[in-house]
Amino acid sequence: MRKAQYIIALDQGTTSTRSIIFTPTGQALSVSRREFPQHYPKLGWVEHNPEDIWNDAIFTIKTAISEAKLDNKISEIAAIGITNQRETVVLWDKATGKPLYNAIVWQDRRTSEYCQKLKATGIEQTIHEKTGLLLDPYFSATKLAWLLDNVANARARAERGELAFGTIDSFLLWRLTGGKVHATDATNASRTLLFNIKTQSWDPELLKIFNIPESLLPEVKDNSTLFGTTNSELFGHAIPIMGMAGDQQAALIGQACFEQGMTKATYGTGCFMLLNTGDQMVISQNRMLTTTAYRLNGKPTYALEGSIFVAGAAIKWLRDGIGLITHASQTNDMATQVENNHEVYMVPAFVGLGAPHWAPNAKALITGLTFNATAAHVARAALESIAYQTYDLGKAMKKDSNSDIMTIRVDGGMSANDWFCQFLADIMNITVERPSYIETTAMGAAYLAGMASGIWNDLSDVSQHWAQGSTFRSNMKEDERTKKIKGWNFALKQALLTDD
Ligand SMILES: Nc1ncnc2c1ncn2[C@@H]1O[C@H](COP(=O)(O)OP(=O)(O)O)[C@@H](O)[C@H]1O
Ligand SMILES: O=P(O)(O)OC[C@H](O)CO
Repeated sequence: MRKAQYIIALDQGTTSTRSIIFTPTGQALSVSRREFPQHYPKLGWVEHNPEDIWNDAIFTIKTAISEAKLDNKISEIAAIGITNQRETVVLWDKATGKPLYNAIVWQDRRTSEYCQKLKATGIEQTIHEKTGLLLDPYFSATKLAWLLDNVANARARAERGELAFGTIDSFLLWRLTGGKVHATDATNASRTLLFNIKTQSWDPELLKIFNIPESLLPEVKDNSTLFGTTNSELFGHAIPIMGMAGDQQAALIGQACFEQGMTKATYGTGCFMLLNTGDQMVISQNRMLTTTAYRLNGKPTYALEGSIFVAGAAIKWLRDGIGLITHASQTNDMATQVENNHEVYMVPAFVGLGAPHWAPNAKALITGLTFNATAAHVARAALESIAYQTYDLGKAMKKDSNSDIMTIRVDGGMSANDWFCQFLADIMNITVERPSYIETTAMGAAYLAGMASGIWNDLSDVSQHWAQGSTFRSNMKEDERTKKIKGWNFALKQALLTDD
């Protein structure tokens, strides 16, 4: 029998789920991807059906196994690594494994009034110091509180110990292990507002603030360790689950940003920029987040994070919302076609604005329209807006970390857009590095599982697999950059006025 050598990375994102099988040299053997429905039951509400997520996880894993021709060689799969959209909340019945309600997605704003009320009590500073986060509906705690207070009998049942709470990683782990393991990892726990990132444990004071019964919570584990074993009926053979991390932290790992100061930005549905701060827990003075980057052998490494809620989603809106394009990649040529932005700016506050503004009720807008504006200008404005938002994050992080960001490693669907990458380098006046393989989130999950199962030794071993693809260097004159940023700030100010 051949040695177990392959790793399955299960990447459960906001709009799609993919499974990728990796070889010990970090090559992808097969990929299976499925998009799933988004539900918007009310203005500002965003939900997923957890059964869709579960079915797609199983479907993509099985398809990836088949395409890699491993159906009869399941024992050659050494481990599964899970990575996931963070903060999204599932509450389920421990006896049946059935969710009580749809998953409330990280983009959902239904608890913004609750957050405002809590802010008025003056508690935000305490929360910020313990969790590194801010009081915003983005994070899990207020969503979980909403479920407990709005789903019939949920609170009483939670208090009787009948229910389990988890982010998507936990829910998938519970299902994959046949209801045997209720656990999460330190990075996902760090996004709940209930986890103290200094002590690396659930915090009783935070549980009290948000009125969350402790019995609901999963055990918090390191990122690279044995989480459990799949129910053998699922894939015909039990496979150990040996890695787990939130998708943005997994991308940091997949990008091999292991040294202090190394920075990555992932452009998927949103954009999340993380700067590795090593063992320093830098508490931001500029509305950035502090988060656990990874925890290995009990030792946490921290990161500063800037979270932009809408990046690729703005391009998806051009396609699905207003039918301006039929493929996301068209925006590349459209932006190239026009000489400049004609003063057209988009502020993509479709679900409010995240860092550094934290304006949950702000609305998106397009400014500067004249009869000279064309579809290409609007497409270009959408791409530009993501670069300006990244510029704002970079400025804040520079102040917090007291260091210059000279290079950013990019990944995610939108990083395939060359025009965007060049504009990002120009506006930020930095070097943008795109790896040859941009599925770094899945790669990160594979590394975590592979380190625990002995395929790779440690971080320096996995960093050998990072390979440079394209490099984009700044090529814009300072006065042009200044003028564009001024135009962006003007548009941004108008969007912030809508945050009522
Ligand atoms: N060539 C492109 N140019 C601009 N945006 C793109 C391009 N290709 C994909 N996208 C955008 O990237 C997003 C998909 O990226 P992905 O990393 O798969 O997202 P997620 O993991 O959040 O589901 C979509 O929102 C899509 O609009
Ligand atoms: O699914 P993505 O790639 O848009 O990532 C979502 C983030 O984890 C939300 O914090």
